[in-house]
Amino acid sequence: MASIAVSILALIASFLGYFLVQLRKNRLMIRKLQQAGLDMPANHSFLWGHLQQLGAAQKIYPPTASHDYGIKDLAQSFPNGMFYVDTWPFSVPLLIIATPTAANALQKYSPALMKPDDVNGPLDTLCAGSSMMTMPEDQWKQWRQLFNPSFSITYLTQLAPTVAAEVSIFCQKLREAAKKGKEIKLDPLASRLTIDVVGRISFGEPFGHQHRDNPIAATVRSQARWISFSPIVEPWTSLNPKRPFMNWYNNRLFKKYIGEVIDKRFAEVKNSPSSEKAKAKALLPAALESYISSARSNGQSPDHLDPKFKSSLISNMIVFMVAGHETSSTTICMCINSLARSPHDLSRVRAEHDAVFGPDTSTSHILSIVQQEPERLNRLPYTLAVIKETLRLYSPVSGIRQGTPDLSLPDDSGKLFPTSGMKIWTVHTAVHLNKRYWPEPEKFIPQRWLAAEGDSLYPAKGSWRPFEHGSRNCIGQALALIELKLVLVMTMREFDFELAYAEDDGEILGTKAWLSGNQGVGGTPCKEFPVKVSFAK
Ligand code: HEM
Repeated sequence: MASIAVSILALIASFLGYFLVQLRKNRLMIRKLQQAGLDMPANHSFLWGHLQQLGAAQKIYPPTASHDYGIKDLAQSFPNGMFYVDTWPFSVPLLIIATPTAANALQKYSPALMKPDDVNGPLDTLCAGSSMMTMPEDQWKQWRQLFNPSFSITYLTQLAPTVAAEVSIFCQKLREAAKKGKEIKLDPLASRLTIDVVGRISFGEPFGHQHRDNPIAATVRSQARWISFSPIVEPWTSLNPKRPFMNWYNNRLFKKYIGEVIDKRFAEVKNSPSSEKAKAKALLPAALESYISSARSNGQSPDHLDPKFKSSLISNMIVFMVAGHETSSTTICMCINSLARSPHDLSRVRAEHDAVFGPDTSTSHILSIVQQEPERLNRLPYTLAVIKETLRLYSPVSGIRQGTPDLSLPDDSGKLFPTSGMKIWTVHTAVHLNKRYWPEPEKFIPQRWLAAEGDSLYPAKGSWRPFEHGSRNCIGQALALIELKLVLVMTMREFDFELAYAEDDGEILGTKAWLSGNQGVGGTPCKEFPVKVSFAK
């Protein structure tokens, strides 16, 4: 008995010792930077680091609001756009980027820079293994090259009618809601749509999640609920004894469901005529064709898939589902929010749709035009301006990288900030609302995107980065823009949307539909975006 007590005491003592050593190490690292005159919030405390300052910045917002809002406010005190915050024990200290100067400099190192281990770990759990999001540069490069053709503008333009067909199912759901006149949550509907679109481009076959639960999509959603990026921030998920079992179980489901599709597709692709192979394809057949042709060119007969290749393919199929659905459904909701709040912009968007697609607003008419001439989607400058301005104000995700001893980044004055031992966090909301770069940053002004170079509204280079820049940017951005344009073209003239938040729901940037940061991998619309849909008058 006594020996158990001694062991427990020894365990507690070593945990305490480790805690104190780490506390000292992190606090001293910050003190050194402070002595070097580098920017950070005042009154750094040895006990609390900057947690009190962060807490105070976030306190003015509703409890579930994305932390990007508090960081954006803190950034106002650092006009040169960079500062450190000490958040230990939640994380190693953070170097916050709120300026395009440093974000552009960072992007040059981006292919080699990894995400921090405590971000990569949960992402790997989510994707049942290492995916493009977490792979080191050499592996990432091979997969990215393999998938790039499936995101070419030419291929995606050909795919626009298929995307439009998925959007028409979404419109049918809205019609049913408008007939009932009841309030609905729009985000779950938009999320099912975006899952179907990304499922189609990934697997090359209909997903049907808008009609009934697709097992792959349901597993992605479940696994996203059962990952945790920090035991301190999300203790209930992190320490829940059910979590390891759910992660393991979902992993098995992924291997079964996606494995079966891969095996079926592999058999088809192996036997398909070679003329088929030159065209851009959905991601899965494209990857399988490349595998088969490289095996053949090495004189091998590709009868079976190498288990390692198959496992990486499964993880990459999952990462497309993860990265491509919530980001896009959030943006659909936020675009609808932007237009519901701005009647002037709504009428300009409607007039543009009338001019490009004619006065017939029916889904069947728009579908037939998109089938015959998908390039018309390139003639919607005002709609695109609305989408870009919405993404500026409501960026669903940011970029995070692990700093290295040889990397220092410049702020707007040219002062260099070391990154060793830090996480580098490019906070898109802070860059996008930085008043040095954006006149009236908190206002929704789509005209910024139509302004000529030299005009005060003309956006500065690198100051808009919802999809990030550089070689490790968002591979799916062209698809997201096509999808968003189609949603707006097919809904804005047929429906009116009225926000259905409660009187006492809090506001951020003048709207109750702000981004919440407590679920999923990025920001999602607060309360799943409740609206009343009616037929447009
Ligand atoms: C509005 C919608 C979207 C936004 C705002 C968005 C944003 C981003 C951002 C900021 C990154 C870079 C993350 C980082 O560097 O840490 C990224 C990467 C990525 N996105 Fe998107 N995304 C969107 C839609 C999509 C779609 C539709 C797909 C898939 C079809 C997709 C697939 C990916 C993938 C696979 C990566 C990792 C790329 C790589 O590491 O090479 N995204 N996205």
